Amino acid sequence: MPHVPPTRTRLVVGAAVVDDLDRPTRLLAARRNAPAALAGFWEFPGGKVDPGETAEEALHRELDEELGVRVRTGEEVLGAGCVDDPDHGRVWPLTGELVLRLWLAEAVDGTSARPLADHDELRWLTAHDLWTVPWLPADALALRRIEQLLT
Ligand SMILES: Nc1nc2c([nH]c(=O)n2[C@H]2C[C@H](O)[C@@H](COP(=O)(O)OP(=O)(O)OP(=O)(O)O)O2)c(=O)[nH]1
Repeated sequence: MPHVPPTRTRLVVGAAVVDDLDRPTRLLAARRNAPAALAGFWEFPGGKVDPGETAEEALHRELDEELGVRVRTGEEVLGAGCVDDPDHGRVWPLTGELVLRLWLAEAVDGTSARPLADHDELRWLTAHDLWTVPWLPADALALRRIEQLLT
């Protein structure tokens, strides 16, 4: 029997940036401007973890690069739709080999988010208007969990 190596996944980290970690009422959505296949879709700011980086380091780096914000992270967002990944623990499956870990986060130090890289628009969404933008399809299940957290 030929040896078939296990499929390895690539970790993407994302932030569900909210207005207030203690009482979240709005979520920050970001519209991608690249690559062409993803442009126009909305997502959680974040990106792939680089070799040698921890998930937490990658999250802070991506938020600084993409939004110019420093954040305090809250609980990891987990819920129905998460799966067990041998390398990365509980994750939200994305497409292909990509898997997502997602944390609640809040901007600190008076920093406010602006689209610096990868996005051309940001929008604060309440639970009521969460679905008014076209999200990347793979984000739907995580968004259902966040919808429950927004008051
Ligand atoms: N950041 C982010 N990526 C998502 C989400 N949902 C989703 O399917 N993805 C996909 C889109 C991309 O294929 C991939 C993340 O790649 P990325 O392009 O943001 O990563 P990156 O900034 O590190 O860029 P690069 O190294 O590939 O140039 O995960 C989401 O909510 N946030």
